Amino acid sequence: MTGGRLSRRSALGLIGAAGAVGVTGGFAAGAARDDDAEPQESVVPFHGKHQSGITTRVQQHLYFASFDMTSTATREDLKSLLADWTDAAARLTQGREVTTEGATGGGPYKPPDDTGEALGLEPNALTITFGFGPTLFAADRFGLEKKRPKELVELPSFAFELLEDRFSGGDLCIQACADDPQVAVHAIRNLSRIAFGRAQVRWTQLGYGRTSTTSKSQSTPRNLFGFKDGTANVFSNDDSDLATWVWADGSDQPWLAGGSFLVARKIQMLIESWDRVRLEEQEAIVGRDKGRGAPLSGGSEFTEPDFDVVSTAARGPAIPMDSHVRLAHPTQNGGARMLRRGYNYVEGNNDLGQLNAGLFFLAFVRSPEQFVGVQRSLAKDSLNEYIRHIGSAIFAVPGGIRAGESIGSGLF
Ligand SMILES: C=CC1=C(C)c2cc3[nH]c(cc4nc(cc5[nH]c(cc1n2)c(C)c5CCC(=O)O)C(CCC(=O)O)=C4C)c(C)c3C=C
Ligand SMILES: [Fe+2]
Repeated sequence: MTGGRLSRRSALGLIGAAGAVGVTGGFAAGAARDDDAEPQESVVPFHGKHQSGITTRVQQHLYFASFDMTSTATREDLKSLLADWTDAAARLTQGREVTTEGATGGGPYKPPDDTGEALGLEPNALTITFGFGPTLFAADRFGLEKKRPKELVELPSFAFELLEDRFSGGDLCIQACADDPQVAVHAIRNLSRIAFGRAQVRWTQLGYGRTSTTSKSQSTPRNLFGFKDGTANVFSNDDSDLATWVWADGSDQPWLAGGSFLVARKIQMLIESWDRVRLEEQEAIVGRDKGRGAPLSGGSEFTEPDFDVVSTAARGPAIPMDSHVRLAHPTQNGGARMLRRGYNYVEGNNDLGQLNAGLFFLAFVRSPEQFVGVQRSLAKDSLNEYIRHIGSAIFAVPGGIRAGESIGSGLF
């Protein structure tokens, strides 16, 4: 990361961007077949038709922040904050410091503009994705009532959830993903500083390991229950699926065209209970084989599950009626799919020595109904004995940003 200009290796990444990548949030550097082998200096274009960080190859780390506007903030404050965030995010994602003066160029007599912990680090495929929560559009706040997408309302209650305010809601969100956690943390830290006096952090979430993939050329990672997660995702190369299930068309609110809705759920996983479950039962709960990730109806990882196959050993359906994969599958949910982009988290231990750990579930959907329908189906999921939803938020994610524009400029 540099003050005014890119390092040599980063610049090479950008040349790759111009030559090999369009404007839809692809990766700039190299043409590696296995996305996991992408070089760390890769730069993801910030400007484009869609915001980056959605179909972008899923980076290894996440730092997510939800913000509330301060009680005294005005419409002008919101507008200027979004403009300042846009400028800063455009710089940070390209491997630059947050301003030209940066961490050391502003002289000895004022605090540095940039906090400095990413100095010397490559861009690490940093993406910064912005979203707006329902409360931002409330009457008597910023005059945005008429700009609220009809579907941007708080999520309904679901069976078994034990939501806590301290992990839920927010006027605004920023998702920072990168292949180095320090780069993602640096981005959120500096964007939070810029917000001072206008918005404050409500809650944050650090995710240390991806639990999804947006392309089959990227290996499928594992969640903390040890299962491959992200096998049946909406993939970045399927424009038809993306148009149907991820991108908003702007017919409701033009500023949302090319955007999406982001559902965030903090899901605690009861690791110690799960670890005492027999392998056969773990697989029956998920509906897939633990080693290869293949559906219990047979085949390999990417074979479509066949819910009609009967198992003599199980004396019933090979993929049990209350298994996670059966209940989450599009055939059980009016065809609904979602682009999942979640991360594992581990936050120490509780008083009993049990892990505070789980899945920070993130899904991008064209309509929140896609998530709501699937989550309602999951009321019968046998996985519920081993998980608890403890945080929840929904955000409208505006479409991509053109050079010279600010995020959410269509709101004003
Ligand atoms: C409401 C949406 C979902 C929540 C919440 C959710 C939580 C959750 N999931 C796992 C583990 C796995 N999920 C898998 C597949 C899968 N999950 C959802 C949705 C939610 N999961 C969908 C739509 C799918 C795909 C279904 C399909 O089309 O086949 C899998 C299998 C591998 C895969 O396809 O990704 C696993 C494993 C956990 C542990 C969890 C909560 C902590
Ligand atoms: Fe799932």
